[in-house]
Parts: sequence; C-alpha cells; structure tokens
Amino acid sequence: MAASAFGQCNLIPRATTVNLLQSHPQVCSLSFHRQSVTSSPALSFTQSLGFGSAIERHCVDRNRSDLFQTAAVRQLNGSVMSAQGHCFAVVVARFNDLITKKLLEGALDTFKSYSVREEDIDVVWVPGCFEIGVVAQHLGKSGKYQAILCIGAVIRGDTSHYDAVVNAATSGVLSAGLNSGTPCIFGVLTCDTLEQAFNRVGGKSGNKGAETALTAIEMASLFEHHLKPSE
Ligand SMILES: Nc1c(NC[C@H](O)[C@H](O)[C@H](O)CO)[nH]c(=O)[nH]c1=O
Ligand SMILES: CC(=O)[C@@H](O)COP(=O)(O)O
Repeated sequence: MAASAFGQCNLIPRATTVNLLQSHPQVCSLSFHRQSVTSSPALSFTQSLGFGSAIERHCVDRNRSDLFQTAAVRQLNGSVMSAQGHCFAVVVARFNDLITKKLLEGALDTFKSYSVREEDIDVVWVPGCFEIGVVAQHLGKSGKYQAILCIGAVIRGDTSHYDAVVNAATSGVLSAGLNSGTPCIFGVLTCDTLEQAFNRVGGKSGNKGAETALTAIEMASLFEHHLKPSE
C-alpha cells in the first residue's frame, strides 16, 4: 500500500459516482473516499474536463449531496438553480465579432433561463481581448455586479501575436478578479482556426458563452451566500 503525506490510504470509487457516469457518460466526474489509518474524514473531489458543460453542472448540483457526503466537514457551494436578483456585467471583445456575438447570445440565453432580469445585465464592448482586463477590473471594483463574464475570441494568425493577446487576456481577466474581489469569468476562446471557433459557438462543441455564463451564476451564488466579507 502506498504511503502519502496523509499516511497510508486507500482510494475507493463511490457507487454514486458510477451511477452518475452511467446516466451521463459525457460527464467525467471522479469521487473517492480516502480511508486513512488515522480515520480522518473522507476526502472527495471532482475532476471535470473542458469548460464544464451545462448538463455537467446540473448533474453535479443535483448529485452534490451524494457526491460530497461527509459528516463533519462544512462544504460551501454556489447554486446554479436560479440567479434571480444577481447583477452581471459582460465584457465583450469586438474583434472576431462573428464569433463573439454568438458567445454573447449564448450567455444572455443562459442568464435568461436562470431568471436573471435584463435590467440586471450590463454589456460592455471593448475593441479586443487585450482590453478586457482593465474594463473587467473597473467594473468589478464598482461593487455593482456579483460576477463579470469576459467574452472574446483569439484566432491564431501567422505570427506570435496570438500568444501575446492570449496571455494578456488570460492574465488580465485573472488579475481583474483578484484585484477587484469580484469573480471574473474567463469566456475567451483561444483557437487555432476559425472552424474551431465556430464549433464552440453553437456548433458541435456547444456554446461556450452559455457555459461560462453558468460559471458566472455559480460563482455569484458562492460569493453572495458564503464568501461575503463579514459586516
Ligand atoms: N488578434 C486578436 C486581437 N487583437 C487585438 C487586440 O486585442 C487589441 O485590441 C489591440 O492589440 C489593441 O490593443 N484581439 C482579439 O480579441 N482577438 C484576436 O484574435
Ligand atoms: C491573434 C492573431 O494571431 C491575429 O489576429 C494576428 O495575425 P498575424 O499573426 O497573422 O498578424
């Protein structure tokens, strides 16, 4: 038996996870009990691939109590059942707007189906992904929004410009969230070809705008219900 920092342990797949995977084979979700010789509480984790599809989120939400059954450990989760009353900003890059308009559409559809009112959503257009970070940070610091969804599409050209824009967009969105304390969600496609991009805005790989809007809803709920600074 292998020894770890926690002492000796066994990893035992749980029956509930097997059921979940049988009913939704597209969901890659692993859950294990850690049984340690020191009898510490069971440790569970999930692993998901890609952005995390809407079906996966529903599934995880519905099966959460099964997946994370532990007697003593307090577990904090954001809900993706309804986002009514939460305010969102969407920062959208105009560059490659054939793609970004479809990502935005997907995001707005998701907000609508989770009962977010239109008047609680502000859409802010910026020239390109490079400009997303500074705007997201500004909006985040305003305190008006529970989450900021950042949407863009970077498509590889001939030069290393692609890497510069992708790196700026990634670190910009990350910094915006860290500096403002408002969740800033990464809805930027980084594609080698236009075909890859089209597949991700309603083609065979779903609509990533819709999926990242769900991430915004979950993070808004997590912060609102569990991570608010104490008054
Ligand atoms: N090539 C892409 C860009 N480039 C533009 C930059 O984002 C930026 O607006 C410009 O460098 C001025 O600061 N933007 C994208 O969103 N996607 C691209 O593929
Ligand atoms: C993001 C890009 O790579 C693209 O817009 C720039 O193309 P290129 O590298 O051919 O100048």
